[in-house]
Amino acid sequence: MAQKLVILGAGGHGRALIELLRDLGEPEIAGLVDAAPGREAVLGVPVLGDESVLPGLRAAGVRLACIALGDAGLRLAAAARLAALGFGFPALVHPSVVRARSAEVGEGTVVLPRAVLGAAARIGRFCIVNTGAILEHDVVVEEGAHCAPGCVLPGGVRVGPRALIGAGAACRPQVSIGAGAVVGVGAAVTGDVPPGAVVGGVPARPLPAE
Ligand SMILES: CC(=O)SCCNC(=O)CCNC(=O)[C@H](O)C(C)(C)COP(=O)(O)OP(=O)(O)OC[C@H]1O[C@@H](n2cnc3c(N)ncnc32)[C@H](O)[C@@H]1OP(=O)(O)O
Repeated sequence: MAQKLVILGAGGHGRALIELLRDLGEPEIAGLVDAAPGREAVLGVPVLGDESVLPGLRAAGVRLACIALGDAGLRLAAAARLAALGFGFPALVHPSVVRARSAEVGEGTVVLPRAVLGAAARIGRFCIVNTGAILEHDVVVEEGAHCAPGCVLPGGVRVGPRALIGAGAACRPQVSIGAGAVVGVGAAVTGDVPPGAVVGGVPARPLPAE
């Protein structure tokens, strides 16, 4: 019998994951769960309710989940709640991804169309490798981090837990991006970025705080 999977989060990332799962062909999508009221379906997939429906889904034999929340903290917290209910989290890698045989992808991580995972790249749990991102050989991405569309991480770059590499940003080889740091859209990172820092520009510099 086909495995069934529930998607938590009916927003833009949820729509991206519906498309990814349809391209993969499995597991079958049981439905979406979202706290926001008012939607019956997204791209033809039923919105089943908020998280209160999850124990019933689990009892009905839905064993798998993916967390479609862009915010890393919310994504990891939701993963812990669903793990406590007994859900498992497959790694979802789009068929168009160019993945070295030696590249590792952790549970609950999603890799969107046309991304590239180089030799010995290691992507941790509950990460997002977004459309067209290039993660070269020996790149390490830690739990909950997000590599946004079109970013370029050359050999040996390390991305700390929950960090965000913005769309189209690029890094010098071997640099480290600290935990929870944000690299802005289009940045060129030439040196290590401290934990929690927000940087942008070419070359990347700390951005003014709000
Ligand atoms: C499929 C998907 O959609 S995945 C989505 C992935 N998401 C991304 O890639 C978004 C990444 N986020 C960014 O790049 C954001 O601009 C951030 C986080 C760097 C800054 O956002 P905010 O904190 O809201 O900053 P805000 O927009 O108020 O800008 C603050 C200052 O920084 C500047 N700034 C903002 N972003 C950048 C950037 N990427 N590069 C250079 N300067 C920037 C602004 O011009 C502004 O400068 P000013 O004060 O001189 O006018």
